Amino acid sequence: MAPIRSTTRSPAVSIYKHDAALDASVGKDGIDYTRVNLLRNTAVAKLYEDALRYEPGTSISSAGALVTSSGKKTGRSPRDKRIVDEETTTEDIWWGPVNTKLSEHAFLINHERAVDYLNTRERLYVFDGFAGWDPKYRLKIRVVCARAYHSLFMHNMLIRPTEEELKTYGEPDFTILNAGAFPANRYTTGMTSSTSVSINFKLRQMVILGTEYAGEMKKGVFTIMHYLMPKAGVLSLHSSANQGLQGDTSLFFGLSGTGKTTLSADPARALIGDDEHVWTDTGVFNIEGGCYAKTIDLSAEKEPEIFGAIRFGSVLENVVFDEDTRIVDYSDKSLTENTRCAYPIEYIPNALIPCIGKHPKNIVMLTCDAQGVLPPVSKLTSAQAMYHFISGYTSKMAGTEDGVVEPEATFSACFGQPFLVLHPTQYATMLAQKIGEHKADVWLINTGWNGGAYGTGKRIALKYSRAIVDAIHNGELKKAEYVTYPIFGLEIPKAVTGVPAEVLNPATAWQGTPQTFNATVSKLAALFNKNFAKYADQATEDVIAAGPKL
Ligand SMILES: Nc1ncnc2c1ncn2[C@@H]1O[C@H](COP(=O)(O)OP(=O)(O)O)[C@@H](O)[C@H]1O
Ligand SMILES: C=C(OP(=O)(O)O)C(=O)O
Ligand SMILES: [Ca+2]
Ligand SMILES: [Mn+2]
Repeated sequence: MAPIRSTTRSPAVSIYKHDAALDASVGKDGIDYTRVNLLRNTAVAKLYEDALRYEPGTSISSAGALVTSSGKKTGRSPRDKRIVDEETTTEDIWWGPVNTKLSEHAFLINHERAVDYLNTRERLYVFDGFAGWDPKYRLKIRVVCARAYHSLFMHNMLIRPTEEELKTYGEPDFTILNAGAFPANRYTTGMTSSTSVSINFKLRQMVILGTEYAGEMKKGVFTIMHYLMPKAGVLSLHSSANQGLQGDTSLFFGLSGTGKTTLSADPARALIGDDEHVWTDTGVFNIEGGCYAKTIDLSAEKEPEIFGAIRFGSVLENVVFDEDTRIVDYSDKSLTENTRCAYPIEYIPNALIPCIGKHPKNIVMLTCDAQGVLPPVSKLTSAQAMYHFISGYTSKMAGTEDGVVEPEATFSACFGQPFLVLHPTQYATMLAQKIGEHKADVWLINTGWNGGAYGTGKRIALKYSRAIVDAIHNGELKKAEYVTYPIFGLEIPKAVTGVPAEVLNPATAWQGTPQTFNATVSKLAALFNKNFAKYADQATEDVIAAGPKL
């Protein structure tokens, strides 16, 4: 039976209407879908109004973006992530460093806690959207939350349904209950703090408690896809993607803060997506409908596409602005270094819609080396590509995870270890097969330190990384002359247009003594070897041999 919704009418039209499309969900997951003040796929302007009215710390920036506060948590909380151990997942999941088991019962306690919290709010927001541009692999994702900010964030990040698709939406494939303002009960078995992000694949639900960092939702969707896509025979990728005028696709793998979003926003190329993709038998599709850019030190000069995407409808998180002018100070790190903006992909001028590209021609692995000893660019053999993909050497960047305050060297398998659900070699095997089949060229780009380690050297200029990417795309690097970088055995080009030659080789770029340089190279090589030892029993001889030799 359709309930009647009543509300105080504004002089315009009533904004609260009963939505027959939700009737099918009534009684399914504990959420009261029949209530008054349930706002489903609400207009952006209405979400602005609600966020401004009800959520402290919300403002409008001079550019028209919604400035929001995510509260205490301003980055992901990987240590509080859980996956429910049940019969469908127990044999498949890579339990261990990333995926911690949660019992079905403990999940239900968290779930009930979220449901009770959400049902007792004055207003409840539901956003029904899609993950995956390819209809064959598309998932229907429902987000139920108590904050207009969170609903707008996922409106931007998921693929937005048409009015028709919304009417016939039916039951979601996966539901995210975001009760982030409410803590988890620390006495619930398996909880180690009052923050909890848990996924139940059997019930197809994700529950968030004790963190309002919106990135948990988009990376939660990615985690779900990282499980379901390989099971469907296609490869999920923690990468951005763009396409040249000839239709040539490039992928940019990289952990948070290494440059996926920045380097994929390229005026000469069409943007497919900035963070999460899937490589199928027909090409590459984006999982998302939006981008989530880091805004620390953002400037219109250096990153015009991203700067221009910050306008009405965009969600700016944890930034500081001038009280009088409402102009955002992107250099201000006082709330966090992980300041962010979420915007619909079409806010980037040359976005490719639908966000689907051809098989990749170039694959870039972005590493942010805080030691300053990996070359700004090297060309990888297929064995080296596998070695570096499995190793995933890079840095965790300040603010991206709870507790990270400066670049922290890490081996993040597949350049996205926090989001892996299966063992890294499963993704790596699929990648090797696809690279072989489509003959893609693979490059390692260090967007991190040059001339010295973090503290003494400096981060390589963005203009140099862009020049390197251009040289890959215009074919210059494929024809370049190379020298072999000792110990790592990497092939470094002798010259790249727009990049000083001494910068290209870490040995000539180094500002310290040759002794400190050699010691740093050896130290890093040893770390690589130590890390790879855990995969050695599953890797082929040529891949093992592609690592550094001390
Ligand atoms: N050489 C460089 N290459 C890429 N990004 C750089 C470079 N130097 C500084 N940056 C900055 O580092 C950040 C990269 O973040 P982002 O592109 O959002 O990473 P990701 O999308 O991989 O999380 C941006 O703030 C960018 O301005
Ligand atoms: C949202 C995130 O993604 P990325 O930094 O890779 O864009 C994150 O790591 O929290
Ligand atoms: Ca920046
Ligand atoms: Mn990004």
